[in-house]
Amino acid sequence: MAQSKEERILNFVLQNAVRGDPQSVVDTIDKYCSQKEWAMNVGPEKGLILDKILEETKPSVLLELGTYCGYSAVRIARLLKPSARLLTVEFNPDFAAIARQMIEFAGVQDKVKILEGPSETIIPQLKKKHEVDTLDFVFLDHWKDRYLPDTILLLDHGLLRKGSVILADNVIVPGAPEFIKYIRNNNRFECTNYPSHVEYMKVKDAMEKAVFVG
Ligand SMILES: O=C(CSCCNC(=O)c1cc(-c2ccc(F)cc2)cc(O)c1O)c1ccc(O)c(O)c1
Ligand SMILES: [Mg+2]
Repeated sequence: MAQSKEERILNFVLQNAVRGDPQSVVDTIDKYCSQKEWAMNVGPEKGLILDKILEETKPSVLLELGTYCGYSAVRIARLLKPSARLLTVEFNPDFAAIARQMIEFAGVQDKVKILEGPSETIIPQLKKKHEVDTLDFVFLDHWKDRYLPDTILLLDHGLLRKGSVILADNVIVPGAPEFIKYIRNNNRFECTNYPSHVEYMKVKDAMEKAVFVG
């Protein structure tokens, strides 16, 4: 069976990165995806914006929607304090299997838990099944037309508290227009736009930060 692109990315990391060193895993994925095969990781430029917002927020309980190969899960986990926990949701079982190996190789498996399944099913289970009270930080990087319905699900299930940060990737390309319209016109959120580019490309993209004011 021919290898998938995601398997090729994982194998390149297993052969070229340093086991237990999350920075080397992040750098090795970026090297492969900028030189050999493009892939939908948040990437180095938007990754620095993510890093900065994480360092400002210092979150303890985090949710990521859209694990893919685990690039942003490793990138986020490398900055978390020892007691912090990241729950990351992936719909595609093949992607989840790749991400699990990527996260273990990077040595951040104690901070990251992959939840396989559709976000609309998993979000309502977070409190009872995954012992979440409220979320300090949410990274949206899954299907762009799920950003808005899943944000509303987070609100409806009492998962946001005053100061919770939602950071959304790709608000220009592929774009999340309904999410942007809603969040910028909702006075319960304070929004900031971070212009950038699509990972590994010169095409303009942006991330949007929305802080819940309670
Ligand atoms: O791919 C998905 C959906 S989840 C990933 C969402 N993310 C994106 O789509 C995404 C896309 C782009 C991007 C794409 C083409 C461009 F020309 C430019 C940019 C960039 C990003 O940063 C992204 O995050 C999936 C799920 C379940 C499955 O079974 C399955 O086969 C596939
Ligand atoms: Mg993305």
